Amino acid sequence: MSDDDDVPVPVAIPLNSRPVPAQADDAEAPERTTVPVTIVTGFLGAGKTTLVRNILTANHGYRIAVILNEFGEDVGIESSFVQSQEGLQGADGEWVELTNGCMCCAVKSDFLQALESLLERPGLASGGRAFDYILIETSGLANPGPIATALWTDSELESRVNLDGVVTVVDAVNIDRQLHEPRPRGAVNEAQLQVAYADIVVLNKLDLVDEEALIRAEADIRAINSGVSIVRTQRSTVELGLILNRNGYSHKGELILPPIIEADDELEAADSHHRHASGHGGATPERASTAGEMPARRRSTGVSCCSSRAHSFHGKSGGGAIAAAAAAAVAAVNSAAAAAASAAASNGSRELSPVGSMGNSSPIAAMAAGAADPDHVHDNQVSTVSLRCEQPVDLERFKSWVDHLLWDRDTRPDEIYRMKGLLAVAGSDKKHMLQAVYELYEVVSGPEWQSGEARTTRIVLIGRNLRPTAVKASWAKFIGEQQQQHQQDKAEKADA
Ligand SMILES: Nc1nc2c(ncn2[C@@H]2O[C@H](COP(=O)(O)OP(=O)(O)OP(=O)(O)O)[C@@H](O)[C@H]2O)c(=O)[nH]1
Repeated sequence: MSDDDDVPVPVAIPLNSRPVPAQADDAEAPERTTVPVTIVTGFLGAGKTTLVRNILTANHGYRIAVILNEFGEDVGIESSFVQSQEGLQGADGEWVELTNGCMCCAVKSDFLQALESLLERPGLASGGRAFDYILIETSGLANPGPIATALWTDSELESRVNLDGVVTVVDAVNIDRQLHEPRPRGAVNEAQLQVAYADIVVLNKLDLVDEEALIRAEADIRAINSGVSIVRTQRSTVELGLILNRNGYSHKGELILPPIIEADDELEAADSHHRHASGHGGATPERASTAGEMPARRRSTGVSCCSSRAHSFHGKSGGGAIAAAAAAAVAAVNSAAAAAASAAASNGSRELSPVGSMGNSSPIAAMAAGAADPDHVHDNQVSTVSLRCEQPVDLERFKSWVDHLLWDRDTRPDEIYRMKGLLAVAGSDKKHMLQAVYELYEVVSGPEWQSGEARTTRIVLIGRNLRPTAVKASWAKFIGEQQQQHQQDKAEKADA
């Protein structure tokens, strides 16, 4: 790396080898033919580097590559800091420079190539590779979404790496201010994005706040990402089993299920804490909320980094039922939506037009209509909506609902960052899991339902400008149409 280089550059630092102990949950973990990648994100000063340092110095035995993404002159300081930790001396620090300092901007090109080149190196880690594990520490101002998407979906990389999870370190002292800081209109609050994408939140700096502040911080976090696991820490000291090898995005990612199952219950509790705590300043919800419908957040905006819809739509190999031919579908749907929107505009109409082929009867039309009916959600607020259904869902219809939810957005103000779900699918004894990052999603089958277990479908959506009433109306319409179809089928069967 050139010292004169004033372009901020993310760097990769290979580190020395350590003994590899067995992982406690090896029996449950999927067979590792790929190198897991954990994204460590969090706002400026939250404790990300402290966490990475803890991981590197722990006796886990992995050979870990750390990819840092810092801005400006900090890059040299940060990387030498990590490199010079006790026990890490002598690392054959070869630096991988990326031409663009912001990882979320460079993510589609240089970053993936750099990762590839790291993984091509031979070494002493499992599979003859140089590394067993990769940590990506984002900058404090990064949106982890594009990085997560790229890692999850890049089909070339898929044979070599797998996105294990997104760990967001939160500064318990400053989170209130960071989440609610007003930003220019149109910009996104990156602290909210970082919480939105988290699979686990490390709520750090316990020593500097009291219990009441922690409860308030947890309520704020859950207001954005209701199903997320939260672990309280001091100096980012956390049991590594909680943050590494989560398999959060693998086809066997059962670890995502408990948070989804618990989410509904926690929503109500979090909300009541939140309301209770709202007298303390920044965390005031703008309207009352009900269970499964988190309070609206204040308008917040900020550095909107690569949050456009420009994504590559690669399918996942190995049995994942990722929505096929998504690019074409999106293009088709978008052009239909654009045509509808432009027709509405040229008519001088403020009505939202139905999009896609489902016309007025589509759940998404209900959602678009709902969007016109103000839900009192201010622009750029990130929040969670959770949905459930006690009857099994028809898989194809469900996918169609998700297609429209994620892709028919041109006439809607919402942006869905993340969806997770546990599905009870009609005609199947297996649990199915939904994972979505931006417009990409997959539904995969998992273990069988236990006897006596309630086969309830639960979906969690995390996004910006979500209109809970509209989303719920869309869901209710989907369920209603499904039931109608079911009854029709039954009647036809009886006739036959
Ligand atoms: N009191 C206290 N200080 C902490 C704790 N965790 C981290 N710190 C300190 O907070 C400061 C920031 O920690 P870092 O780990 O560098 O935070 P970061 O998220 O990497 O920061 P950026 O790289 O600026 O985004 C450092 O001085 C840490 O020593 C904690 O639990 N309690």
